[in-house]
Amino acid sequence: MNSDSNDPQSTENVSGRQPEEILRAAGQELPDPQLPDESAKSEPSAASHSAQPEADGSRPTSQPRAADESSSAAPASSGSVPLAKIPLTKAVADPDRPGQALAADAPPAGDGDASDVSGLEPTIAPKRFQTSGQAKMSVFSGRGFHPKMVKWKQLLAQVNEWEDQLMQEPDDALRKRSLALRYRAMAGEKLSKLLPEAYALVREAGRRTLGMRHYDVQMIGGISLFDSHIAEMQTGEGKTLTATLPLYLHSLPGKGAHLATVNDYLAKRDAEWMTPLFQKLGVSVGIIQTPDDQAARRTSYAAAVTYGTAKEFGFDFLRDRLLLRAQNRIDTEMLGDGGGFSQSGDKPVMRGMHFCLVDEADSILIDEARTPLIIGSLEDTVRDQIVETYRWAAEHAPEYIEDEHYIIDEETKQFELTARGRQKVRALPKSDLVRTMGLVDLYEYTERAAKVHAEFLLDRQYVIRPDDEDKDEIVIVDEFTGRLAEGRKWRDGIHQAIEAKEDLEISVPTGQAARITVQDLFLRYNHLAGMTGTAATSARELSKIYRTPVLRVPTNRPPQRKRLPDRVFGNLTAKFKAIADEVAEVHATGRPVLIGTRSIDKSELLSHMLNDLGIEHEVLNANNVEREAEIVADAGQHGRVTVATNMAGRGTDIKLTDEIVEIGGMHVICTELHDAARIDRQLIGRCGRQGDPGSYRQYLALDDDILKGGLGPQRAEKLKVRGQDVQGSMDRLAKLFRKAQLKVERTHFRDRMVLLHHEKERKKLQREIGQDPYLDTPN
Ligand SMILES: Nc1ncnc2c1ncn2[C@@H]1O[C@H](COP(=O)(O)OP(=O)(O)OP(=O)(O)O)[C@@H](O)[C@H]1O
Repeated sequence: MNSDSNDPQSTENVSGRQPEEILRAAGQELPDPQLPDESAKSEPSAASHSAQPEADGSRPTSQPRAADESSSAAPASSGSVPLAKIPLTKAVADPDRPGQALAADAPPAGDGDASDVSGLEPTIAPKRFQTSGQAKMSVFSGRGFHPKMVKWKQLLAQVNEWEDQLMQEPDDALRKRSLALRYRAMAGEKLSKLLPEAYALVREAGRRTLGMRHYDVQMIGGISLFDSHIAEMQTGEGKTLTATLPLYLHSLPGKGAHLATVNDYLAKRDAEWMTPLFQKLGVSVGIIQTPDDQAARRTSYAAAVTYGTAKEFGFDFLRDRLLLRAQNRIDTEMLGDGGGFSQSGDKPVMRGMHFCLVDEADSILIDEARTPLIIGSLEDTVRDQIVETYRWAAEHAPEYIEDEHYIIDEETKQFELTARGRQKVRALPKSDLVRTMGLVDLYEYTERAAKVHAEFLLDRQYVIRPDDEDKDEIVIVDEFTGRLAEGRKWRDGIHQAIEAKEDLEISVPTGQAARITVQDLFLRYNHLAGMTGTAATSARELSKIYRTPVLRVPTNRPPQRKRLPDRVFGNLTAKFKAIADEVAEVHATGRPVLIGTRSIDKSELLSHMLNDLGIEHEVLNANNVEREAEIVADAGQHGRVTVATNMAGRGTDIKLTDEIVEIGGMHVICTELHDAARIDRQLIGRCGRQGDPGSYRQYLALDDDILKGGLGPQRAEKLKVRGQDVQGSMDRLAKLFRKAQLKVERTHFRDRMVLLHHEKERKKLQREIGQDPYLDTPN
């Protein structure tokens, strides 16, 4: 029975590198973890990837937000006012808009640090802090008392007390302080005791090198991250800078501090952007990129702080584990606790799993949680037979008719052959190789091919691209991010069935040498924390699985984003027509418009409609990812219209000029609800960044996919039929869509919990019989 669905989480990431290649990799000197990082003693070296960021610390890609003019060591202002003295309801200073006055009683913080942190509220209280009364506190109410806030505010006040003094000190004095902190941490002093001085040092280093002094809200975010929380910070609130705080503090004991993000591009960009800050404190920075060899990886992990993707951290863990097993050291030496050398000189690349800060935590810890990372074992000997059977099944798939040859189980989404279907399989002509395949297998190949034929569409779930060797390959389009998920594959033969359907070379699964899920990977870290723009709806899940409560950090400046009422239409055509009209209307005012679609084909359909109206626009989807930075950098310009799949919702900073701010900022149009409300909010978060004005509107139609998933195919079909001929809007139905979305979210949550349970049981069983749950396939 084929059990897969086109759920992106039913995919796997497969490392292209074979175990023997990994085992062959010879080592380069690993610094003795007992010694302080060399870079702390001498002039700091550049990031291990020759990161040469611009001196003002601006982002290497799109135009950076204007950094504080005083990016030299000149103090911006005294700035350090103990929190106790800060009135709790004071106005917020606007550093970028000189015209805006500071409240009379606000401290003269020249770079905008005047946020009220009194409103910091938890989305959830950690279990261990809940009293019976608090336990009833609404998880999502956003109101209530955070048990730790008093302590955190005291810590912030202590950080602030350091500020005047540090501002007076020259650079090398700061570096000496940093080194002293490192020695104290390595001598076993508690990091929480070092926090005030460490955070004040980071803030000062940020001010001197990047022209950005961490806002108080960012400091509170940073403190909560040290306390293993997920800090929910709205898009554009400066997560990249906030991350430097816990990364620095956790790097002090010399066991490595990791920042895991979603792709190589973001890992490199953020690391390069923040490197001057770390260098100022004598902290080395390493960047892991997918093409890196073992030696380069080892160097990057040896750095005090390492930026990389969750995927690469996972593969490195698995490769190291394979290596240790080959050296028979897995039982005697826990991975990474000191590295170590084999007689052959091979050694693991990682130094251990001490602290990891997960950027875009919702995406990695929830959306990707189930994705197994797999390192393949040697090639299968029955390869030819398998390939030929995939081709045979794909060739005949269009001949199978729903309800006659197969039925679809509505609950499980499985395709099952009927008696007639099975009879057809038996009757079809077969080559010798295919005939030697067992009959049950042939049924399974056929069910899979029929499913792929019916449900997996080119340019929707996947695209075809040339790979490094110019051979066409299937690349999954991530439903959640709209980006191409390079290197990811659908599981259970679905990927190969699609390759057969598209007549491409079939990548026969190579078996499995080592495997870990993203979830398991992060649960292995001693300390875990995360940042995200949108965690509220996942708070319960994050807390339950990772024991990382969510803290909602307030914005530095009051948000000015306006939500316009939802609009509902009978069908896609009516909806897109209304969208095109709204685009034309807003476009006429000169305000930039960003339109988010759920798939490439819809972004192109909308593009045609805009062309018909003569509205010039850019299309940003997985088909033109090369121009992404350029398109996004311009998306906030006067009169600009940008049509994008989900990808515009991630890792992109859309800058507005003062002129655009004056006329109301950017307008975002959401054309369909996503399976997770989080994704919708990411798109919405492209407007109204950092207190900018902006507006957004959600469009819906009765033939939207979300209704099928949330209300069931029958009800969805009825609604679809009902809406077919309706031209006007039916806005009162909007609630129905939100309800459907909630239902879909709940189903996905349940699936993830079931998987977690099974994984736990599997690992327990394997351990009981002496197997390694990451390296051994269960019997
Ligand atoms: N303390 C600060 N002082 C001055 N500028 C800041 C400060 N913190 C952040 N910024 C600016 O805010 C902008 C957004 O920062 P960043 O990209 O890190 O935000 P983000 O929270 O990661 O957003 P997204 O979720 O959209 O990626 C950047 O241009 C950055 O320069």
